[in-house]
Amino acid sequence: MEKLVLQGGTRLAGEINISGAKNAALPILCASLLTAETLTIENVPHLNDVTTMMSLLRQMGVRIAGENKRIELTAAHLSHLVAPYEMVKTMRAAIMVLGPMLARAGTAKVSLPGGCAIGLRPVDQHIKGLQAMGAEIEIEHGYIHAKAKRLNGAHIVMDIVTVTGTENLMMAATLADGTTVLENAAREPEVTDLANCLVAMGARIHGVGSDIITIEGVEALHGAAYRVMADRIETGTFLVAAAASGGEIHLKETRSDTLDAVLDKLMEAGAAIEYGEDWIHLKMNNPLKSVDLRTAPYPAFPTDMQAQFMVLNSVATGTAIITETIFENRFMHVQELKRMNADIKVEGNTAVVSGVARLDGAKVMATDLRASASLVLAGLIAKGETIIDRIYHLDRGYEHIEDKLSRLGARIRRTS
Ligand SMILES: CC(=O)N[C@H]1[C@@H](OP(=O)(O)OP(=O)(O)OC[C@H]2O[C@@H](n3ccc(=O)[nH]c3=O)[C@H](O)[C@@H]2O)O[C@H](CO)[C@@H](O)[C@@H]1O
Ligand SMILES: C=C(OP(=O)(O)O)C(=O)O
Repeated sequence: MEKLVLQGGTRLAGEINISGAKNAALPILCASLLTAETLTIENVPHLNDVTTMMSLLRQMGVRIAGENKRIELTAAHLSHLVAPYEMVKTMRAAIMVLGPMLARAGTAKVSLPGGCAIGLRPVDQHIKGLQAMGAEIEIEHGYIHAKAKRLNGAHIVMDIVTVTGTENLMMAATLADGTTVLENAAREPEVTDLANCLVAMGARIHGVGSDIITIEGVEALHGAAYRVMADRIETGTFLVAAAASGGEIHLKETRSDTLDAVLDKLMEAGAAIEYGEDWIHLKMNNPLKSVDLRTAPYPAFPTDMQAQFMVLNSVATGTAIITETIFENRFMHVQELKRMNADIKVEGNTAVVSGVARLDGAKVMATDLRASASLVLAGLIAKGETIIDRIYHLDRGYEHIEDKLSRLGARIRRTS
């Protein structure tokens, strides 16, 4: 199994490009199921999740061509309308084929995702929404079996804010008979990116970026070309890496307007930040100060940045309180960070992080995607060598992470 080996203590400095967003690329790939024409997607990141999604779509009959970061998907004839357990278990985002498949083909069989390291993550809101649109759904042998002649528009009030739930229902509603209103919808920028792609394909969507999204169903969608937005979580991860190492970093091909809560916290921690339309520059002039934070749906602080800020707080002056409100088990990195000398106490969904003078390198194990990122950041600033095991989690969501970090001066290499 591959591992990452880091020698800590380098101040990160330099310039890198940010990749396309995993969490926007995945639903946009699924949107290809909604039309018989070709959907061309640009700025697609090279990630294991993207490869898994493409294999799944190919298996359903989608023809995929293209190279580098530009992919053409044509779902002229859908053949095998099944998302098998083997694929859903490695990538929960596979649940997002359900809505489009059902809307376009009238039938779908998708494995129920199991619980995962960060929490139970049920999909009841996806199912409830599709049922409200007239789908007949049965759960049998771990699979969701869904059927509908044509979905109907419906007024759906979601019990909780769910990102992929909103995306699944929004995609399904584009081809429904009548108007669908999604209340308590997720406002994450990736939902907006998907909506913009769907609009380019001929969908009629209003209220994008608000918590009430209205979709007027149309008979058919058409092909389009769409560029995936920059990854705000990758952006945030590199900014925290630079800040925690006392460095200076210039990020290109990214957007600051999707990261307000994260940038505010970095400035509170002592970073000087400047930004333009497609770049962000961070310089650490001051000593690192600890920052309290509470994760919540967008535009509040993202849960996908919580683990990285845990590392920043581990070596900052003061004590920080971190509250995780989205996932019930997203402190798996704490145990590993403690092995590196971090002083963290967890009670329920709150972690109290007292800054220490330095982290020590150690052998640690990655448990999920952002926990893995936090261990990389910890290894970069720790004294001595850190070896991170189970890094396949990292490859789900960070494109060429060791190359990018090396370009910034980090001493990092992959071994098997
Ligand atoms: C591929 C993708 O975009 N993944 C992101 C997406 O995940 P994902 O869309 O899976 O996360 P959700 O927004 O759905 O989850 C939010 C909360 O709602 C709960 N829930 C969700 C659906 C449902 O039907 N019932 C239910 O109870 C979940 O267990 C969780 O506690 O948003 C998360 C929250 O910003 C991010 O951490 C993930 O990176
Ligand atoms: C939790 C994440 O992803 P996923 O929803 O794909 O598991 C993430 O990107 O941090």
